[in-house]
Amino acid sequence: MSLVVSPSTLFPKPFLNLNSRHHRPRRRHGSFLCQKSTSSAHSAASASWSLESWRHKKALQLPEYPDQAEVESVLKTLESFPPIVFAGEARNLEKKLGQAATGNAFLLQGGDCAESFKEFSANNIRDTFRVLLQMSVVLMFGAQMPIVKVGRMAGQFAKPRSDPFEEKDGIKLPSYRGDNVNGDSFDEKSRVPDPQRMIRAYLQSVSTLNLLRSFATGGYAAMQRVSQWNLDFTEHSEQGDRYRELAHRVDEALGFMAAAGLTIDHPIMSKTEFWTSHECLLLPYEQSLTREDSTTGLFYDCSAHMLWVGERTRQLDGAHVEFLRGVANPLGIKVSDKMDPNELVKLVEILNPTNKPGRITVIVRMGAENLRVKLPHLIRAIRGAGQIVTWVSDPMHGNTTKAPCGLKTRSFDAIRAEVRAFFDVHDQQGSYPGGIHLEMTGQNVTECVGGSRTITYNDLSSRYHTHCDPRLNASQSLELAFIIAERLRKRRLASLPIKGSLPI
Ligand SMILES: O=C[C@H](O)[C@H](O)COP(=O)(O)O
Ligand SMILES: C=C(OP(=O)(O)O)C(=O)O
Ligand SMILES: [Mn+2]
Repeated sequence: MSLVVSPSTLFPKPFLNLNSRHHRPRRRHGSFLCQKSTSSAHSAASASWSLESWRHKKALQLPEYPDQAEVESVLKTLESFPPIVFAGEARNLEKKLGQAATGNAFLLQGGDCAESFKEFSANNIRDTFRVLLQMSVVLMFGAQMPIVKVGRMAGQFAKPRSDPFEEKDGIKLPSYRGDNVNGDSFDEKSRVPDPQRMIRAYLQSVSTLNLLRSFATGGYAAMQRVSQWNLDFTEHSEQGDRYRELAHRVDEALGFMAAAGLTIDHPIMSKTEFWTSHECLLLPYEQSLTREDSTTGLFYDCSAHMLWVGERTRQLDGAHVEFLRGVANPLGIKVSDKMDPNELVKLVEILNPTNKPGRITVIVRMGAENLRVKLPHLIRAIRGAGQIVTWVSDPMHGNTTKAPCGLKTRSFDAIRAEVRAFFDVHDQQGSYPGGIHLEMTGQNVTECVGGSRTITYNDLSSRYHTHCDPRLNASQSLELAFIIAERLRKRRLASLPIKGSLPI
């Protein structure tokens, strides 16, 4: 018989009543108040928004804290802390994402499924950043367009779960919900939500972003160093060789550009832009970092540049959508095969009533087969409604399986198949594949099976470090980047005017 430990046994009453916090009243979101709703669909959206308005809606996937006074005190502390990002940076990202919506840029968004306190180190941050840089060079070379680099980093801590409980050897405990909520060790104490974890997550996010900014602007990311970003363990691998060859070609091109006068002194050659993102799940934390921008009067969730609403919390009348409609950051919407085209149109209307390019990125994650059937309907519905969105593929979350050993995994072939399907559908529909969203790491982990350095089911347990979902390792990430770059190159060549057909 299984030993069942229910949340009510673990967490003494009173639980956190999320509707009971009393905050000082804050000014409403200016721009959203003056919007006129274009359909009755979003009567929810026409109601006034405040920092607190989400508390009147149903919030799924939020933890129940045992000590409400402690939560209050932590949130007060977070409210007094500086914002992690600046609103102007989020606005710049929105512009770039707007370019990706029309095929003039491509989003590369990637990082851990769940950042963790245990895996927090300079080397981990550097390695993930470095493989993202490598991938962006590969993509930029193929696409010949700007690559917008956004990390699932510096704040990606909270996890929505399919099952509120986890059972092992007959013992049932509440599920792990991310390091900013509870611990992943399988014991009663670790699984109790601890509000102090939000402070630690904030500090780790700040510190991670500090290092990322230093890398991005301090010389590490300078184009001239393109050959030096190779990772040691890709040295004798097919992907390492392919990258080295490409880096050599980039080096040659840089020599040419330098001769033409574009030298290292130019900021474009010595710096790169890098943004952060995470799922906007733990609403009390997100609220505490939401600040009114003095230059625009708008509210920005300053925990990251970009936030997304997850597949499990994107209900039209839910708390997460309510919170997000009032913050001015660029937003992502995760979409599985369960999404109905009309529902997507309504959701986009609620979150982007002014139809601002770059505001909404639709992150499609449904597996190749479903995608070929469902995505055309979504694209047509969005187009029919005249909405501008950036279409992005997340080929990870529709392809999670269980290996015979019980570990969660994803097959590289299935991931590649979904990416192919995504590009095929956009080719057929005449729409733009605007980016890729990946769970990946710069570490040499064994979490996803397949790839050119084939990882088998038997290899999985040797370096399986993820706290939640299986990530592509550095070599698999690079391999996928080459596949995507080839598709982008083909699209580019196909869009070139045919020789001789130009009017003279
Ligand atoms: O990252 C996404 C979700 O949190 C994750 O896939 C949930 O995993 P689960 O199905 O094991 O709960
Ligand atoms: C939870 C996630 O994805 P989804 O909402 O698509 O399941 C995620 O990207 O971490
Ligand atoms: Mn995940």
